[in-house]
Amino acid sequence: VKIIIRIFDAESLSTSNALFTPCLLQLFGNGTAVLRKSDDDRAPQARFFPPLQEPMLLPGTFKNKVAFITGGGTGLGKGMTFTLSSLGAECVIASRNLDVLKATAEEISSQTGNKVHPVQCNVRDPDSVKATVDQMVNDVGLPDVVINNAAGNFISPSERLSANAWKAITDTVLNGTAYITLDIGKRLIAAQKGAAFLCITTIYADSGSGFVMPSASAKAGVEALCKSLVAEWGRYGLRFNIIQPGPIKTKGAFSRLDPTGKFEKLMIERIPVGRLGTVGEIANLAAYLCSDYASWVSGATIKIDGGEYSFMAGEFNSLSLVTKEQWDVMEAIIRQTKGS
Ligand SMILES: CC/C=C\C/C=C\CC/C=C/C=C/C(=O)SCCNC(=O)CCNC(=O)[C@H](O)C(C)(C)COP(=O)(O)OP(=O)(O)OC[C@H]1O[C@@H](n2cnc3c(N)ncnc32)[C@H](O)[C@@H]1OP(=O)(O)O
Ligand SMILES: NC(=O)C1=CN([C@@H]2O[C@H](COP(=O)(O)OP(=O)(O)OC[C@H]3O[C@@H](n4cnc5c(N)ncnc54)[C@H](OP(=O)(O)O)[C@@H]3O)[C@@H](O)[C@H]2O)C=CC1
Repeated sequence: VKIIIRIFDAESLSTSNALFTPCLLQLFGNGTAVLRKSDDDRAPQARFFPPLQEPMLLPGTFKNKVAFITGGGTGLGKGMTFTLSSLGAECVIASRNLDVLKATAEEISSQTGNKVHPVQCNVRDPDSVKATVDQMVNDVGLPDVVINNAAGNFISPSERLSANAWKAITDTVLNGTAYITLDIGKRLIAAQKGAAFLCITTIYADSGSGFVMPSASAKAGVEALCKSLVAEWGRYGLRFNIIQPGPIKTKGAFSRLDPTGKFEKLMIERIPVGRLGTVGEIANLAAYLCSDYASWVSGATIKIDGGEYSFMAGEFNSLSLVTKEQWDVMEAIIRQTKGS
């Protein structure tokens, strides 16, 4: 890309990479004002990839099943709860903010006709997790589906992080997943009951990522936890899968990862499908992986990111920004080259 910029000059190339510095300047040019009004600009090719959001599985797929979803009151957790509930599940949603959970439970059950139980839980605290699981067992029994979705995250240069900032994120994401999985897993094993576990991680669990170092570390740990238990607990009737979402515009994520709203356009430019993902798309994949249609799926890690990870990984992928005329020039130069 550097060579191309030198040949054609940065001005003539409308590339997100070439314009990254001015974008960053714009980002901080607004002082402390929080710009949350950016449009979900779609690239033209997005018209080929319409998001179908309604539940895709057969009605009744989760009839007589109990699903436990951490962070089920907001964002992706709320979407997954809605889809599972629409398909017949009795859902238990757990997080810290009981008012939010109650409102979500009411909203979803009034639409689906199936019960949604809100239970307060701080996944960072094993005693709170135990009390939550006790309540679930008492109210609806042990779950058939467990979704570890609760998370904490924010962008920050790592040199600005305190030990407590690291702890807040890793306690929520990695320890929280471990406390939930160990507590429910042990009870399922004792009761000889099978279940499908799902963990929501992120595309940068594989690569790591600057500016979200605690989240990247914790999500990688969650994946190792899942993959370890695929092998160890299959014999007890437990299976484990992982979804790695790319960017989905939830308030929880975008207010902490794109606080000014200025990164969204850059993100969309590097997503080959040309748009952000939607909550309903994640929910349908989650429902499939937790359903009996996926009984033979254990140990799967599925990226759902419109191709963003592949785009960012490929050395030469930014060349998609080169115009036909620019290719004519470059091809001529390359063809003139003889020998080494
Ligand atoms: C540019 C790209 C944009 C978008 C990309 C989109 C997609 C790509 C992939 C995305 C992956 C997304 C992953 C996610 O996990 S999104 C989920 C986000 N949702 C949440 O985080 C919800 C829950 N979060 C919270 O409750 C809080 O944000 C927090 C901070 C995690 C926990 O709150 P709590 O009240 O428990 O903790 P505090 O006491 O406030 O803070 C603890 C500790 O951290 C320090 N801290 C807090 N904020 C910051 C900050 N912004 N910068 C630096 N440090 C911070 C705080 O000061 C405390 O430390 P001490 O002062 O005690 O030392
Ligand atoms: N949106 C995106 O672009 C992406 C999201 N993800 C992942 O998707 C999942 C959902 O994120 P999203 O919906 O976007 O964001 P949200 O902020 O809406 O969801 C996070 C949820 O976690 C709950 N939570 C946080 N801390 C705790 C805690 N200590 N105990 C119990 N619950 C807690 C929150 O509820 P409460 O505050 O009530 O506790 C909230 O409901 C996360 O795992 C995230 O990492 C991954 C990639 C991309």
